[in-house]
Amino acid sequence: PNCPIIPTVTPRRLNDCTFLGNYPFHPHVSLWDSDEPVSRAELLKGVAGAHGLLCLLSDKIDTEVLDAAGPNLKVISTLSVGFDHMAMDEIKKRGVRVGYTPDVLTDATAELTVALLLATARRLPEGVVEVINGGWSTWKPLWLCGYGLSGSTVGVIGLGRIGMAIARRLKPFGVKKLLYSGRTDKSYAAEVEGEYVPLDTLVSESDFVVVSCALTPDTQGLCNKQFFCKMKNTAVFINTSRGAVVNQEDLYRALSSGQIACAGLDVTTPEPLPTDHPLLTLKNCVVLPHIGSATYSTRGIMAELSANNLLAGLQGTDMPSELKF
Ligand SMILES: O=C(O)C(=O)CO
Repeated sequence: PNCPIIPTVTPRRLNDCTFLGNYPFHPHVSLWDSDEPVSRAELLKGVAGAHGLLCLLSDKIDTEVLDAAGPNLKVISTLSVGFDHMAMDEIKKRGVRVGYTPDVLTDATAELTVALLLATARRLPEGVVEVINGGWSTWKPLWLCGYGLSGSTVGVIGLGRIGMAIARRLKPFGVKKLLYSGRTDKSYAAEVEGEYVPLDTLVSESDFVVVSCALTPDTQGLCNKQFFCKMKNTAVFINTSRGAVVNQEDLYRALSSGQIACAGLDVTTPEPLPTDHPLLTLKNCVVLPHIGSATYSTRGIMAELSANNLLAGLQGTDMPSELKF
């Protein structure tokens, strides 16, 4: 299943079925069988009395949902590696276990980050539009020039699983220096000759700043006016983590004033970004619709893993990927 399934004791208005598989039990399942998100009202109604909940990162799992589920709820399995959409303190207080999908989306997300970085720095979307619009008059020496990775300094904010996979992929482009910052120095950074530096140093010395950290109270709004003011005028900013790490008003000002060269975002606040958002008026801002992990195989593996996490949680056995918090 690649959509939320809510095992329940009694039939609900979602599509009811029975989960058949090689398991010693066959839970009743209420399945939201659509790529569109389940409505809040339907979720609140459908989750009542459920023992388990499989959700997406677009489903806000807060006190209201937990209260609606009630005391039966034993496990929440999210089809994501990020868990900032869930009220973790409240979930912990209620003793509910949480499954998530780390590792399996690392390669796809790192790949997309590299694609977005190159597309932004080398102005691919602008170039495509010029070809379609007839703006391509002839070969001109400085037309659509951008920035290259060769000989550059790349700064990765958050050298975790995905940050490291991004660094591994960028190094062969001829990156001269790989800086990183975050909560701790990482021994595995040696593989990419990563240098642990304070955030200010990373921001001011990098030609490419790549955000790959989790959204936490510490990182919320981290990329703000002061942050962008420290960046080089020729620097490229890339964010594939969570939109709320960035203050978008400050980013807009940095991009429109020439404080920084360009930005590529796969994540925004809100999602979707309204089509009249000022960022979408800028040629030097490339915005993607949160597709970091969107390959067919990755999404299939995420779906399988999250279903197995859910079933293990229902049975009270070890989950393939349980979030320890
Ligand atoms: O899994 C996540 O947290 C994503 O952002 C999408 O894969």
